[in-house]
Amino acid sequence: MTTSTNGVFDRRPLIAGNWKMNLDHVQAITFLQKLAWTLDDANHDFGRVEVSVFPPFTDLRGVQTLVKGDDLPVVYGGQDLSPHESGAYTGDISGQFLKRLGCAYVLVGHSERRTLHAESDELLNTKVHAAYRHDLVPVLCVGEGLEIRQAGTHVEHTLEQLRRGVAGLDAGQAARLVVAYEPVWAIGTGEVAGPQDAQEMCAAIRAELGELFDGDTAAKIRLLYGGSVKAANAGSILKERDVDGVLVGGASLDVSEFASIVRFEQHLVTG
Ligand SMILES: O=C[C@H](O)COP(=O)(O)O
Repeated sequence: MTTSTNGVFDRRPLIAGNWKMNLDHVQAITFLQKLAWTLDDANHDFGRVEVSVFPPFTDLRGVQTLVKGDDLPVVYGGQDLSPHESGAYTGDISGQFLKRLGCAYVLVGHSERRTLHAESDELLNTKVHAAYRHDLVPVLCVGEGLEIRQAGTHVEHTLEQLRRGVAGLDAGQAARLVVAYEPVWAIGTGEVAGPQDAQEMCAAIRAELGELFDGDTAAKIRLLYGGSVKAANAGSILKERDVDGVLVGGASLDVSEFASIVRFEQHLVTG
């Protein structure tokens, strides 16, 4: 089964918008209302293609109130979490807090956390486990920098991040996992890994997950691509067999652009 020719997906596609440090708690409400109206007007089938946003922590209470109050079919998550439950960890946010705010997902190991906050694979593995303790689905981000890509060792580098990130999970946990492949050289740069590059890495990730767990489990795990995704390229990336969604940064801050990515099936070549 492929995603390109018959509109049937092996896994439910997930279109995720990572707002990073953009949109304050007032802007978040306006943005989300507009997004929901736009998708409603377009008769978007949320059951078919899942839509998630990752707002800053300070927006989450407002987002929760809006989503609950207006019964919006959008899900949301935190951009990071602490590996700890509570205590003297100034500035950190626990998985318990995120769960109580209605989060379904949490990003773990986004490249900006890995590089700007020196987060190691070992730390990220403890965050993955913390997410499961609070019934949050981790979106584990992996991917190589430019030098590694140019050296041709990007697959092994990314698989090593994956192995360390998922260490100690059981198959039941792994089946719910989401992995986002984000080549660092393509983030916020306008450079996009080609659909074949995204497929090559996602296929390698799925094969590795099959080795680490089992084939049935690996077949359930959703793999996203992230890095300069826009409406104009989302369709071609999402045609690839092992790409189950996209993690969108800059383009997720524009309602019509993000809604158009969510409606990527409109851009798929069928037949
Ligand atoms: O989390 C999203 C990624 O960092 C991609 O960001 P971007 O779409 O602005 O390149």
